[in-house]
Formats: sequence, C-alpha cells, structure tokens
Amino acid sequence: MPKIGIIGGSGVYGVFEPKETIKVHTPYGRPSAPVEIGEVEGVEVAFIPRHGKNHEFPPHEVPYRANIWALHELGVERVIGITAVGSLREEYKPGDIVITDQFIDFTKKREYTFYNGPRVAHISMADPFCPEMRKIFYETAKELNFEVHEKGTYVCIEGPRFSTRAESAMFRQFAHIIGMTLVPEVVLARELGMCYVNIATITDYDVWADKPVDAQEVLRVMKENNYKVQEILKKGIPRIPEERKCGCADVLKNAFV
Ligand SMILES: CSC[C@H]1O[C@H](OP(=O)(O)O)[C@H](O)[C@@H]1O
Ligand SMILES: Nc1ncnc2[nH]cnc12
Repeated sequence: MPKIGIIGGSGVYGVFEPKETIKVHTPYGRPSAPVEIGEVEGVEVAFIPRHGKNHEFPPHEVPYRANIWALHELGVERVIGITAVGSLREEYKPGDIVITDQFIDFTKKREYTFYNGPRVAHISMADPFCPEMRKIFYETAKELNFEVHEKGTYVCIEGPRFSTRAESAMFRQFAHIIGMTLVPEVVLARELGMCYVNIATITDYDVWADKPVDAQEVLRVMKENNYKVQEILKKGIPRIPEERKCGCADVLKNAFV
C-alpha cells in the first residue's frame, strides 16, 4: 500500500513508469484519472494527474474530493501537490520553486468539504501544510542548488480565467504566488488527517508586469523546469520518514461538534 501520493499539476502528467493502474470509484465519483502506482527510488508511490491524463479538467471542475478520497482509500497518508503558479513579487522569479506555507482562498464555488452533515467538523487551517515534508523538500531543493523560497502565501483564484490587472494589484498586497488549484485540495487532505505539502514552480509574473500571462507560457515554462520537480521528488521522497511525527493527523482530535 503506498503511503505517499503525488498529485501532478499543469505539465506534470506522470512521474514514474507505473507498475499498476487502479480504477477507483469513490462516493464523490471518479478521480481525474486512474491512480498509477509505481516507485520513486524504491519507495512505493501513488500518482494522479490533477487535470486528467490529457488535461481535460479545468481547475474549477477538478474532482478534488474524489482525488483525495481515492488516495486515502489506497492507504496514502502524505500528499505531495505539484503546482504551476504565477509570481506576485519581483523576487519570486519564473523557474523558482516555492514551498508554500500559507494560502488565501479566493475561489467561489467548489466542493470544499467531506463533512456536509450530519457529521459536522471544523478543521483548523492555521498551519495548512505538513511541517515535516516542508522541511524535507525545502532542504532537498536547496541541496540541488535550485532557487527555492522557504515560504510563500498562495492566493487561490476560481479561474479558469486569469486575473485582471486590478485583481493582481490587490493580490500583490498580501500574497506571493497565485494559482487556481490549491483550494480545496489541501483542505480536503487535512479533513482526512493526511499530510499535504505544496511544491510550486513559478511560471510567470501574472498580469502586473509588462506582458500578461497566458496558458501557453505556463506550460512552456513548466516544461523547461519539470526536471527540477522530478529531481526534488527523487531525492526528497526517500527522506520522508515511515512514521509521521508531524501532528497533521491530530487536527481531527478537536474538530468534531
Ligand atoms: C495551464 S495555465 C493555468 C493552470 O495552471 C495551474 O495548474 P496547476 O495548479 O494544476 O499546476 C493553475 O492553477 C491553473 O489550473
Ligand atoms: N498567473 C497565474 N494565475 C493563476 N494561475 C496560474 N498558474 C500559473 N500561473 C498562474
């Protein structure tokens, strides 16, 4: 049973040669694609491409609940979310990696929870990301000599459109990076007591710099930097301890009404 799951974002539709592909049915429908099981440097890992194998799910239609449920059902305890993001700051440059530490939710109409009643839960989201995995992946990226930011606030917009210049100027006041998929993915993982880490690759300067971002730019820059994500995963995954000492599962202790 894989204890580690990877959700690949734009430009990341596979990370290993799968030994097995499992079609999982969940109470929330099917995941974005059958779950691939394989190995990263000898560690068993599950993989789902967030937008589907052929990028057929836009960010507001990704079956987030089915993806997280499927990984949980397969025994995954730790989720690594790979994302492409825009930069809202000069010093966060295209090609840099960010190990996100906070998010701000500007999405509008998604399925945000597994607890729609009669079971009611209010999960703490003060520190949304797994401290153990954040440390491992930051140190790994640093050792690999990649430009990496230890922290960054990710503002998640509804999409699928990009922001206006006015929106981007507002987001720049309080966030470092911008994307369309972190919420509700991280929230749902925490609702099931799973660890979640976000490894974000910066692909553009959104729309506040001279040339406004477009989708082709995101995919091109992601392709150019894909090797960084692969190397970080290869070197970082074997460093993840078997037993969790991070306390991510403890958020469930006092969450239920
Ligand atoms: C392809 S451009 C916009 C698209 O890219 C990002 O996807 P992901 O977070 O899955 O890497 C962004 O959030 C949008 O969904
Ligand atoms: N500028 C941007 N806005 C929203 N999502 C993105 N994904 C990559 N770049 C983005």
